[in-house]
Amino acid sequence: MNSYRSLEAIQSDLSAEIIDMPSLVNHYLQRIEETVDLNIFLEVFKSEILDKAAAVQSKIKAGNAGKLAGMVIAIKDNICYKDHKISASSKILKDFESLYSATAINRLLAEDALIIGRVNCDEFAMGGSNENSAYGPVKNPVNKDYVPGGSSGGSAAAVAADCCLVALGSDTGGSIRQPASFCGVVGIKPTYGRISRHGLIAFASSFDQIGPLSQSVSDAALVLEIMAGKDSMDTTSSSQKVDAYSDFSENPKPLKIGFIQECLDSKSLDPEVKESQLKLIEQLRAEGHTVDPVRLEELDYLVPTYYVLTTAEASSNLSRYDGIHYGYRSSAATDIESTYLKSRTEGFGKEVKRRIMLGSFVLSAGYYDAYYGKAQKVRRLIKEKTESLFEDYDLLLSPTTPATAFKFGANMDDPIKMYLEDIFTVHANLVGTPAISLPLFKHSKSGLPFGAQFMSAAFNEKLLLDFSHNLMNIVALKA
Ligand SMILES: NC(=O)C[C@H](N)C(=O)O
Repeated sequence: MNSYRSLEAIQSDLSAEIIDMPSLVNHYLQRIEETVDLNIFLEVFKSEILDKAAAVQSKIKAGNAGKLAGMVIAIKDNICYKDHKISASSKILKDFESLYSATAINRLLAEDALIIGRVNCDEFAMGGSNENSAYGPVKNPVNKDYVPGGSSGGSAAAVAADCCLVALGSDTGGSIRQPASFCGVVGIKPTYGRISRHGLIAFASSFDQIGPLSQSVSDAALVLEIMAGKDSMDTTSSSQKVDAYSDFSENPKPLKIGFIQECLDSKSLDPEVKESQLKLIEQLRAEGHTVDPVRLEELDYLVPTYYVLTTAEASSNLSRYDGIHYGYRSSAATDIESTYLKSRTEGFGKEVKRRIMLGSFVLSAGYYDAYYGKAQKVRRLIKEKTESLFEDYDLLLSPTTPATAFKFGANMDDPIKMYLEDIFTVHANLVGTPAISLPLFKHSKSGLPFGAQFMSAAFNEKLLLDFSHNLMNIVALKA
């Protein structure tokens, strides 16, 4: 079977009876077997998905199948799926089973999506290379010597390696967009509050969002549309109306796009990434858009602000893993204190411990105002600045990442270097706006893919997706 790049193509072949659901699912199961060396899947729900495929096939025959019939999805190992294991790629949650499903999952299942398995990620979504998983790193399907990005590296790799049509990831500071860029797929982080976080293992609750990674913008739009909307289980979910994202406008109007000058001037920017941005700017102008440079003098403050606030939130969120309520308990524990101490020491990996310590420090008495309080104020300033840019511009453009995927081990001894990988992506999480990474480029030397990032004002996913869909169509036509 050929690989499919969109649900539309699958549904058309299903209705023409060129393929059926079991053969489609078997295609993905075979791809998973062929790519085991990439270490993408922590678990494959093989017999379950084959049973469900047969049930969806009957529904298709009866003409009452849901909108996502034919969509095979992989889920990041931090999104709950009732009665299935979930570990956040951590030893501390080894063999823990979800007691309920995330709202996002329930909404996809209600439209007949099939879940094929759970995929590897950085432990508790902390990392940018997948090297922080307790179950070993994922390899980049484009070139196995390179990381797939993180923390949703398994999700990006699963889509890129054709092990599923769409994968769910979560994005706290770039965890969907950076791996999407590194593996050459589409990845969108929605507006904060657009999708319920109920059933997503919390890392930094005022930043985290679930989102899709896919081959096509149309599938990302459809999945987003179905997952989005108010949920009584998450008070931070928004009741704003959900637009028909997948209903793309035929003639998108010319837009005002600002490219962030500081991103192009950034010291860490690969020259070819810069050159591709400049070419893209010219191309967008040629298509009738107005593209101007805009200033974001705060750029250098984004990563420090992000790491103060997210580690503070993480240190609080992760205090629930105590060896008593959840998962792993040290066998060497003798009393309550040693249960906490030994279970957490043995159960958490190095990066998670680093963040818990950093977060506890910035929240501690005497330092709270100097770090946490100050970072909150900086977050407000960045938000106000960004909102003022969106008064004049429809979209903001930057590279998704300063460079392409790096080799395993390249940043492991230098956490600051690793954190700076997020320099362009944390912006959207700090201010809550949606941002998408589009797989537009390939590096001439390494052949590795890299993306361009577009950001819109909060709750303007419709405009962002319309524009992205159109841009990808133009690029495909030119290719
Ligand atoms: N979780 C994320 O969105 C990725 C980011 N690299 C982090 O480690 O925090």
